[in-house]
Amino acid sequence: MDNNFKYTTVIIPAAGKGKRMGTQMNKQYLELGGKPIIVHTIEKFDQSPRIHEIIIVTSKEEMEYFKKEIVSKYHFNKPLKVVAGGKERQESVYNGLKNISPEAEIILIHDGARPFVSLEEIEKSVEGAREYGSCVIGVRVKDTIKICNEEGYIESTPRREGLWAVQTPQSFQTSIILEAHKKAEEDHFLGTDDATLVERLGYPIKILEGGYQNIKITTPDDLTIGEVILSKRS
Ligand SMILES: Nc1ccn([C@@H]2O[C@H](COP(=O)(O)OP(=O)(O)OP(=O)(O)O)[C@@H](O)[C@H]2O)c(=O)n1
Ligand SMILES: C[C@](O)(CO)[C@H](O)COP(=O)(O)O
Repeated sequence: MDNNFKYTTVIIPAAGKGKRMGTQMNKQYLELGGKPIIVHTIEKFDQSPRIHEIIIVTSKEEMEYFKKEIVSKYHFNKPLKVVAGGKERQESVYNGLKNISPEAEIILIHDGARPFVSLEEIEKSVEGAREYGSCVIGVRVKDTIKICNEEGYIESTPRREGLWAVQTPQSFQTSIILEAHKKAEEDHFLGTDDATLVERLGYPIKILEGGYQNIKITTPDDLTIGEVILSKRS
């Protein structure tokens, strides 16, 4: 028996509408290098030896399409569940959490729309959750950031040294992320990422340096950048 073994589940929220992409088809089914974006994302976790279970969260309306066009057509090796999401990303993740295997000790949460996550970032995330309890992958901000008021005037300029743009995976020991989502629901608190829910409970969260290529495909420009990243990698 490997004493270091920890059953690890990844939850992939993919139940968004992709409004900022502005296409008819949900952005996660758009192709990059001849393959749907969501397939690139799932493949990374399917290939990682650190992941034991994959939970995909899709919208109720797209679930059958997802099973027929993605799960049946592409061959994934790991146990894979498809569950229904909610109106907000946070609700989708919580629905994923309600369906994890009882064995799961570590949970990674990764946007379906971030297809360029690397195996090293996945490995780092699992190790980080084991060591620190909670961790997120991020990159140092390169631009100067301004805080502006509602009228569009600059109010202040935070020191760039401490500023990070956070990405996913965001990774946690199971009990921590379950407690954080439960409490957020009770308090009607809505955050734009999972770490925010853990921060409000006072748990420490380690930031782990990732790469600038782990972009979230959000607007049409990101598809162009995505094709360049893929061509550089092949
Ligand atoms: N109710 C929601 C909203 C978002 N997501 C997922 O969360 C990830 C990050 O969200 P984002 O990139 O903002 O996707 P969308 O919400 O689809 O985009 P938009 O805000 O432009 O509609 C995506 O993989 C998206 O599918 C989700 O599972 N459930
Ligand atoms: C979780 C996330 O990808 C971290 O950068 C981001 O907060 C998702 O935000 P969105 O509003 O759903 O794009």
